[in-house]
Amino acid sequence: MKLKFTKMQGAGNDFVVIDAISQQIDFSTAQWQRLADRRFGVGADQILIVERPTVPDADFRYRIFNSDGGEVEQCGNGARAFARFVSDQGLSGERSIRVQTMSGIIAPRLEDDGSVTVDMGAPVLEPAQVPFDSAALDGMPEGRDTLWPLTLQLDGAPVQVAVSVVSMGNPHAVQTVLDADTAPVAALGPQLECHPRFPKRVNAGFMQIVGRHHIKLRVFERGAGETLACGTGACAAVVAGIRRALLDSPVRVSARGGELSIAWAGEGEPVYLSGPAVTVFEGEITL
Ligand SMILES: N[C@H](CCC[C@H](N)C(=O)O)C(=O)O
Repeated sequence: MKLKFTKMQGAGNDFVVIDAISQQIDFSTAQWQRLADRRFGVGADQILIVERPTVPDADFRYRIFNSDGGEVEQCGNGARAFARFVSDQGLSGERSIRVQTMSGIIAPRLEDDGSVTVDMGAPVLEPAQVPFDSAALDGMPEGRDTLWPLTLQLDGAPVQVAVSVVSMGNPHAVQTVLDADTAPVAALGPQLECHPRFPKRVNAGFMQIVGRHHIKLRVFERGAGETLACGTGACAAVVAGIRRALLDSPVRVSARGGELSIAWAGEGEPVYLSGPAVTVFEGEITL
């Protein structure tokens, strides 16, 4: 079938965005993988699908597929691209919309400066709901957040890392590192992503504290590998840093592909993610 798509990116996290309101979409996992493939398809970290909502208090439904073809609960950078897309395509004339996702309603808003701010909802902090299996593990209490010790392999030797676990609808394991640029993301990321204590796998964040209002962050994403930016990863890292009394809201997040801004007023409160949303090109592909 011929498929119209729009290629977009937010801080270098890139997407294929598809209007599934005017196009009938029913793809297999293999077809999602091919669409996301950077040689045999268009190429993207995630595929974002725009649909009519199936719940009364939303304007649109937003579905997300990682480049490994798996459907997931949330994508923060994608939410900004989604809002830009529905506005540019004339699907909505509103600056603020309510969007149904697998993990609840989020609310993106188009800003005057061209950026997009998203109410991502409140983080989930109970380990079992992330989900993370903490049984038989003694967390290392530190400040107001527990750090969980996990033993991984680095250069053929065991190494212990301490992670905070946070869900933004999707699961995150965040560790602090002295230098994000030299952190062993390629070596530890895949081990964390598929660690047995994460029943739904996990996005692995590597956070360098630059100041109380600034971090550098790299994320090895579940189902996509390291991306140039991860919006929910930025939310999870800032939540973990604030809970550990290392950060104060708002926090500037320097990712490899660009800058994000996160604000959070504390437990039970929503996390606000702000950043760019850019259209790269439009196209058509036969799948
Ligand atoms: N890889 C993520 C989904 C995309 C998240 C990321 N691209 C973002 O901007 O939040 C997961 O499997 O939970």
